[in-house]
Amino acid sequence: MNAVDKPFLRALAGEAVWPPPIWLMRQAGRYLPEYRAAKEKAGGFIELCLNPELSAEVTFQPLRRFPMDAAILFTDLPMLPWAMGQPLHYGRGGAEGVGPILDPVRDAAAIAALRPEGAAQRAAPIMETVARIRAGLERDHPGTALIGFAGAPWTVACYMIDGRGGHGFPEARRMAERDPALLETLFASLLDAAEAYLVAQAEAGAEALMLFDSWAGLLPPEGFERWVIGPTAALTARLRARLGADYPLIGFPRLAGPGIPAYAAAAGVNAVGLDETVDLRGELPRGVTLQGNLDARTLVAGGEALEAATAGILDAMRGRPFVFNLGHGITPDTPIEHVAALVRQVKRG
Ligand SMILES: Cc1c2[nH]c(c1CCC(=O)O)Cc1[nH]c(c(CCC(=O)O)c1C)Cc1[nH]c(c(CCC(=O)O)c1C)Cc1[nH]c(c(C)c1CCC(=O)O)C2
Repeated sequence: MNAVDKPFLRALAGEAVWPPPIWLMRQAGRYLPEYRAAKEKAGGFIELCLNPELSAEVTFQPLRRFPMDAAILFTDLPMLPWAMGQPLHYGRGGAEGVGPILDPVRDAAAIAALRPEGAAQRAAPIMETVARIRAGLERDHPGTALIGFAGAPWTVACYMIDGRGGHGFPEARRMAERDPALLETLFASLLDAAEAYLVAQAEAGAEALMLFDSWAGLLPPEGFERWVIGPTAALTARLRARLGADYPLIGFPRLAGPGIPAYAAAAGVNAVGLDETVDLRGELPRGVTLQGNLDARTLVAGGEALEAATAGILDAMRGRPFVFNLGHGITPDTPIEHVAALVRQVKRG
């Protein structure tokens, strides 16, 4: 299929494609037995992320079960700080459910020791994964588009500064309040690295890029402008300068509620991902494609609750440029049959 004919890319370009294209955040992951087997074969989670053959395999796994309109590069958000030289590991021996743990970066010396200029090179295995996925899609799933991704600057900074999630990132928020000049130096490094990392993904074959700002909702309004909208706009401007003005970019300012209209207007993205707390029956930004926002818990529940919630989203979005997705990632307890039922319903429109 000609790239411009892929339904997902048409929707990102502003067309009200119907039925809407669908993919699901974390569509590759622990709810699939074949994912768990591949991770075991790789010998751990970081090992999986750095193994192009197995990362590509894991990306294809959900596509063999469900007719998704997009695949997302299989890697993890802290691989960018890792590529900048920050040591990373995953809990005790890669134990399940333990998130990423980084050696915290909290002072000028630690920030100066980062190596943004080497990030794309150190991430070369990830670029090989991108190329393998794209080749496999063209061969076996020609209507499916490939999304590359990185964390948005604020969310990556949260992990870099606190060193781990799960506690509301008190150190990152403290730095934003008490030492914004120091945080600016970290953002400068991060912008250089993220630009190189994302441009390399696009050059390796990614057809759209998504910026995950999972912790955008932690900031007060001025902080949201300064640390979420500002740096995202700077990054998207750099990406457009390198990749062309029309290159599709998706932003996901999770739990940003009242900040979403300003984000949609100023962040420089074609599409905005909405989390499950956004009411689609309310006032929504115009001029961008929307993506979301089924509650991942409703997908676990299944049955009539899932059917009703899905119908509600379809009714609210009919006639608009829209991509069906969850409001956050699929959880490991999700029954595979519920995912199949959801995709069937969305494909009926
Ligand atoms: C904040 C964040 C991270 N990673 C990511 C984000 C942004 C989106 C979000 O808010 O969820 C993004 C991400 N992480 C992963 C992907 C792969 C692609 C896909 O969505 O299918 C993507 C796009 C794989 C992963 N990333 C992780 C797993 C689970 C690892 C395992 O197999 O044990 C996967 C498949 C680990 C991870 N990685 C991260 C956490 C907090 C955790 C632990 C929670 C968990 O275990 O689910 C950081």
